Amino acid sequence: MIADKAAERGPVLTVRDLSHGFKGGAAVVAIPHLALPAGGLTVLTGASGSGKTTLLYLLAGLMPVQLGAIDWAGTDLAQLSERRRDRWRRAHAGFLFQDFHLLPELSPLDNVLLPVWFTAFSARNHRPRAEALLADFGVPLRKRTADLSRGEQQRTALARALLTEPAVIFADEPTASLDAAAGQVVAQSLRDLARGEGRMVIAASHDPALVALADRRLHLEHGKLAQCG
Ligand SMILES: Nc1ncnc2c1ncn2[C@@H]1O[C@H](COP(=O)(O)OP(=O)(O)OP(=O)(O)O)[C@@H](O)[C@H]1O
Repeated sequence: MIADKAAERGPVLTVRDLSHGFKGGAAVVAIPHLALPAGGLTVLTGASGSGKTTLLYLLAGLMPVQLGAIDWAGTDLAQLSERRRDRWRRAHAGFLFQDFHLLPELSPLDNVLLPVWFTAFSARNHRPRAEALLADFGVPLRKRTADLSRGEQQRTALARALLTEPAVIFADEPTASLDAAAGQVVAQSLRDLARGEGRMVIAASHDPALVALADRRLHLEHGKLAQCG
């Protein structure tokens, strides 16, 4: 696994009086207090509809905070405009989704480089790291992404998430569309990132294999934290 120092600056998360509902309805997430140290694999568990994805998206700055504070090392996402939240995400966060969010006609290498095509640094500057990450995850660089196995596709997405060396990886059901063996590889990779590289990984998951590897488990019931451990 590629070691680097960026993750050592990982933010510390403090949530206060967080409440979130949809369309004026009752709160689907209500968390008076939560504090997480930098680093480690945290898995959000809970029944379907318990609020895992909503909480994950709020923590990641993908949704605006309606009430309360989500403080990442002194930056409260609730106080940021949408533009500044976007900037915070680009600087600190990487993402992994259940259905990969890759462009099937592109090569894995181009998928990994896609997020930086339009930034100040050209894709050329990121290319060596993109190639190293894909090699590290055992993904061929230049096949059509559509022709990769699902496990290889998720590992491509993981390489993309890591390209800009984010301190935090947010993963929404990252193993749910993989078979057990491929899921285990992705789960182990996430744990390695959190332990070996000191990144913080926060994943919403039903997968017992991923839950078993967690450093911390946060169990949600009807949007409330029922258990932390
Ligand atoms: N955009 C939305 N509009 C209205 N209600 C929503 C929206 N997104 C989520 N909800 C509701 O909020 C609640 C929590 O949903 P959420 O997706 O966070 O749960 P979850 O624990 O991730 O579920 P699953 O395991 O099925 O993905 C559910 O009752 C859901 O129907």
